[in-house]
This record gives sequence, C-alpha cells and structure tokens, in this order.
Amino acid sequence: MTAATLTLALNNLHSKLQLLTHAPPHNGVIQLSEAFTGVPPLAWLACQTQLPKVYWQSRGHNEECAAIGECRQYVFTGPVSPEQLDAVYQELRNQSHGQDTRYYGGCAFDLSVPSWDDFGRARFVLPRLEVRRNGQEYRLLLNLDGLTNDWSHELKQASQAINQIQPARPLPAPKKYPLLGRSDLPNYSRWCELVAQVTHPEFVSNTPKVVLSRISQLQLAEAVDPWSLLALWQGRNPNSYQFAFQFADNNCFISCSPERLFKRRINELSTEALAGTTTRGNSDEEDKALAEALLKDSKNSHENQLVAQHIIDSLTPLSQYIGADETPSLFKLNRIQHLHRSITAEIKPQVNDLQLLLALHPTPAVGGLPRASAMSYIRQQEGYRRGWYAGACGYFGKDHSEFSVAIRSALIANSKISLFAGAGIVQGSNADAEWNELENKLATILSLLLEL
Ligand SMILES: C=C(O[C@@H]1C=C(C(=O)O)C=C[C@H]1O)C(=O)O
Ligand SMILES: [Mg+2]
Repeated sequence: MTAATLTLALNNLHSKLQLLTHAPPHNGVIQLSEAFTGVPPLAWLACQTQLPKVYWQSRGHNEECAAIGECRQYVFTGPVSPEQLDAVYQELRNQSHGQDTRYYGGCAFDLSVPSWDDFGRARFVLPRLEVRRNGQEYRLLLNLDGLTNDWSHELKQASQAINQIQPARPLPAPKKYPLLGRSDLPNYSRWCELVAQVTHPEFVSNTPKVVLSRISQLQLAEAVDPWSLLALWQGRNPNSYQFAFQFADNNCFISCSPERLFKRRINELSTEALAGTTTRGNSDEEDKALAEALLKDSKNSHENQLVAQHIIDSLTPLSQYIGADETPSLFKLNRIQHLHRSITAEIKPQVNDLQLLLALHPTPAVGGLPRASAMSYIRQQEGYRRGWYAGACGYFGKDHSEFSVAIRSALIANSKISLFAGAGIVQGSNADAEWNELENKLATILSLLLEL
C-alpha cells in the first residue's frame, strides 16, 4: 500500500474525528495517527500560522519533528520546585495510556530566577498536531484531551487545527543582513574582571569551574526569518541537534547544539561530557595539529574531566550500571572542535525522566562545579538573564526521551537577534583566550547572518 499524501492524511484524520463524536474512548490523551508520504518538516513548519511551533531534529538526523498548536500546555512562569515539576510529570505519564505521546519543551538554565517573557522557567507542550519523521517514515499525529469536560469543544478545536494547516512552500533563499549595531554583555573589560575573580586561587579552591557567558545583541536592518536561518545552520553542523521553540509572534528561540543532555531508550541512557575547545585548522595538517594540542592541553582536559566526573557521580545513585570513556576523543564542528567523552548507563527501573533531567541539568559544561556555588556566582555577577540559553530542551515520551543542552542558540525578535556563548573558566584560564573562545563559538552563526 502506498502512503497517503499530506492532504489525504489530513482528510483521514478528519474522518477518524467524526467517529469520536459521542464520547472520548478513555480519560486520557487520545492520539490519532496517519502514515503519509512526508513533507520537509522545517519548511512546512515555517508556513504554519498556529502557535506554539516546535521543531526538533536529533543529532544524526534520524528523528525529526515539526509540531503546532496545543492540546495541553504546562507553563511555569514563577518559582518552581522539583516537587511541582514532578506532580505535573506524573500527571502526563498517567494520561499517555501507552500511546506514543510526547511533551516537547524545556527548562531555563536557572530555575530559581525569572526567565524570558513568553517562555517561562519551564514549559512543556503536548502539541495539537505533529509531523514526525523516523528515518524515512512519516506520520501525522493529532492529540485530543479526553479529560476535558467539553468534548464537543475539544473536537471542534481539533478540526479547526486541521483546517488551518497551510501547504508547505520552500524556505526563503539565504541572505545576509546589514548590521546596524552590536552590544556585548558582559563587555570585554567586565569579562576580564570576572575571569580574574573566578581564577583567583582562593576562589578556585572552593569553586574549581564556573562557565561564564555573554549575550551579544545584534540590531539588523531587516527582520530575520528564524526557520531559514536554522536550516542554514543545520547545513553547517549536521552532527548537532537542531531545535526551535516559538510561543509568541516574533519571538523564536533556535539552537544548533552539539551537546546531548541525555537520550533514553527504555532504560538505556546515553549522555556525555562535551567541554574543552579549540578552533578548526585551515588545512588538514593544521587541523590535526590543533586537535593534538587540544587532546594534550591540561586546562582543556581539566574542563572536560570535571564534567565527566560530575555526571558519573550524579547518575550513579540512579543507575544499575554506568560506563564512561576513559580518555576524551574529538568532536568536530564547522569552526571549532571539542573534547568529548561518552557516558552510558542502565537506569534503575523506578527512575523517571524528570529525575534524570534534574540530576543532570545544569551540568558543569554550562554551569560549573560545585553546582550551587557556580550558579550563585553566575546569578550575581554575569549581569544578564540567560533564560533558555544553556537550558535543557527536548521531549519526554514513553519509551524514548531526549534532551539537548541549549547552547549555540539565538533568540530572534524581528530584526533583533541575541546570540549566546559561554566558556568554562578553570585554573589556568586566560581572559583573552576565553574571550576568543566565545567569538569562535559564534563564528558559524555570524558568518550566516552577516557579510564578513
Ligand atoms: C557554554 C558553551 O559551551 C560549553 C563550553 C565549552 C568550553 O568551555 O570549552 C565547550 C562546550 C560546552 O560545554 C556555549 O557554547 O555557550
Ligand atoms: Mg573552554
């Protein structure tokens, strides 16, 4: 049997909805699914008019999802405790009734401080409609809330969502934008002060690592299309995650992050320590020399080792078994290369995704060590709100869950784009070299946006 086109799949969903007119089959989420021939998910999503919009592509490109609208949404704008998150998480689990439902979303870098408007400190969406690709197979999914006390309204909403689907058009051609202004916070001189403070021997003896970061706000001459920009970014770093969250008009968070927070398949967990950075060479020879120097460098090895050890310590109480690469290998990106250690674990049967998320996030790759003192320093000294930058973004599902660390990311509001970059500061860090590391981490996105 050949799979249906998108139009046919939408019609089939409509027909399935008609069969549910009288009552929901059970008191949970009801998921309708149709196989179809597929559409390019990012281009399709760019054309949709319903919010929120969520895009997710796994590292390795095997899984991709474009989702729109909401069947349910959980937003925490104020202070949120692990207990509150757990209560919501348990509710979601109980409603899935064995179906392949996914809650997409994320949490801010620091749950204890205000996040960005429109995003919240933590936010998870069960989308109304999803295009999901697994390898070459596409499915169109529709979620319905069977717990509602107005089922006919729920059906009407779902049917409207189907009717409002727009056909996919190709993404606008890539273009460069004239730069009207740029501001960095912290600026270079403040950065030097901060690095001096956190590398002071007395400070280091209590807090061996703090990941300091910077927001670079660019004012461009025209509005940026987040979807085209993400597609370009994806082309440059295919071995990264790509994701986007848009909850309000003209405010979209995109990321092309190399870093996995965790991936769970039933009880098999994969995570990693990605920390330690150098540039790429202009020739194979130079690239190899830079790689070898990175592998030998004690400051970079220390950055990576602290992350690996902390992840192992945090996961040990939650795992039956845990294993990690003893020595780092290289993770190469378009303009930089990192040190990387894989960590795998078999988690204990009663351990859930929320426990994993809270145990791991934020890792010392983006926060520091010990977590509490590094976070407290960042909160007091960094001077801007990180919001979802360096937060955890991804999805919770039944058998599969995956989260990435939202670095190499940008917040786009029309012609204003905020870029973020951080660097792990440890004993032996030099302010100039770390400032250059920030620049190197922005090199790919800047080369896509600006005529350089
Ligand atoms: C914090 C960022 O990256 C992190 C810091 C790194 C480092 O200092 O070497 C490397 C990878 C990430 O763990 C970022 O890109 O914003
Ligand atoms: Mg570094």
